[in-house]
Amino acid sequence: MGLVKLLRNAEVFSPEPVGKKDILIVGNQIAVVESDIVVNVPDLEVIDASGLIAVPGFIDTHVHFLGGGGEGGFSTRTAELDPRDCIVNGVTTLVGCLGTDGVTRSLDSLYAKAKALEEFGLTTFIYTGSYRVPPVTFTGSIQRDIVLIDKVIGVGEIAISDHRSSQPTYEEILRIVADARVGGMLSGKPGIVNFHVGAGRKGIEYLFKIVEETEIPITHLYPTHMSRSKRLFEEGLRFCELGGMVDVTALQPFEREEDFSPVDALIMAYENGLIGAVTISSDGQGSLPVFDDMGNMVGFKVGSVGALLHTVKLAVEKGLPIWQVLKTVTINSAKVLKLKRKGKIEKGYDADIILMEDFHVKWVISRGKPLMVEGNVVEPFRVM
Ligand SMILES: CC(C)C[C@H](NC(=O)C[C@H](N)C(=O)O)C(=O)O
Ligand SMILES: [Zn+2]
Ligand SMILES: [Zn+2]
Repeated sequence: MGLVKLLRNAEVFSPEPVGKKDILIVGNQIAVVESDIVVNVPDLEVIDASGLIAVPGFIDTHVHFLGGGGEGGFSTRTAELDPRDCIVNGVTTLVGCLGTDGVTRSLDSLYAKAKALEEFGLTTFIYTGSYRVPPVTFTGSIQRDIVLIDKVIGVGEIAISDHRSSQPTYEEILRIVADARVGGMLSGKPGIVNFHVGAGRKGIEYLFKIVEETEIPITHLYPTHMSRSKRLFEEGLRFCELGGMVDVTALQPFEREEDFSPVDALIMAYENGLIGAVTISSDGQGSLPVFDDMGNMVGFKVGSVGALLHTVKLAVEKGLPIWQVLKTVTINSAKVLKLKRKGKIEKGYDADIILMEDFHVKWVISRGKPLMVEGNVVEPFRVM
């Protein structure tokens, strides 16, 4: 596998459309994006991308690496993530979290799984904590976790406005955000708090209060599941107008579009000129439980990282410009995570590139390494 690769004649979305270009990859970086690149080095690997579009590798900011669930008892715990599911769906960067179950799912295992996904060739980060407040931590302190553990980039998913939350007070939430901010400053990380926003009436009221009453920049507040209802998403757009960013959970490949779907949310954001402030994440391997009005779980499905590609495809089919939709899983996500070299097909960026045709992924290159070649996942270890 050569150090220098040349993708020929792809229709490039960087995610802005830049037309038919060659892409020169040197090591794990993109070196040149130009027409008709001429390069002669020994063992140059040329990949013919004619007829394919090239888009930046997808960034999924909320994935249950270990699985999650449990809201209906032990047998409803969900399975852990298979990295092949990321590759076939073009996800090359992902952030792991714990969820409702912060008892039988441990941060140690989350860290180990994040390292395993890296060994498979993906780029991973994790949130410390889980739904509960005070959050579970590695070291007993949010700041120490963020400063001392390389993969920890923030805290999440902290549940608010949900019958499964720990009913945290405003002060408890404020302290978590303050600690995440300073931990991020000390370590050059985003120091964000990924909030699980439930269906509760108070929505993201706490987040608006923090913005109004404190000096903490809005960029540390990153609420997810914001397309859970139209009302909540409209609240989310108000949050974006203040300079915030919100995350919507993708439509799972098995889900029907309900009365308000993530695609409706993307259309509403686009029409309000705010699609640059919205990301999509998959909630992959998390449980998607349904409760009766007594709060008993009556059924659940399991999220899939493939929901990102599925939702992008649906939004484009609904008429949104492809590059506007691509922003929500590339540069917008990189902005939230403060990943300076991710999310674009441009010189100096990590060579995370998907080649696809009609949203069928054909090639996946992650930090310059092919993880999928002509539709086939490259297995790093021979499974005997
Ligand atoms: C957005 C909706 C549909 C799904 C959402 N999933 C989680 O929060 C993850 C889950 N609880 C787990 O820990 O595995 C939910 O339950 O509200
Ligand atoms: Zn959640
Ligand atoms: Zn989740």
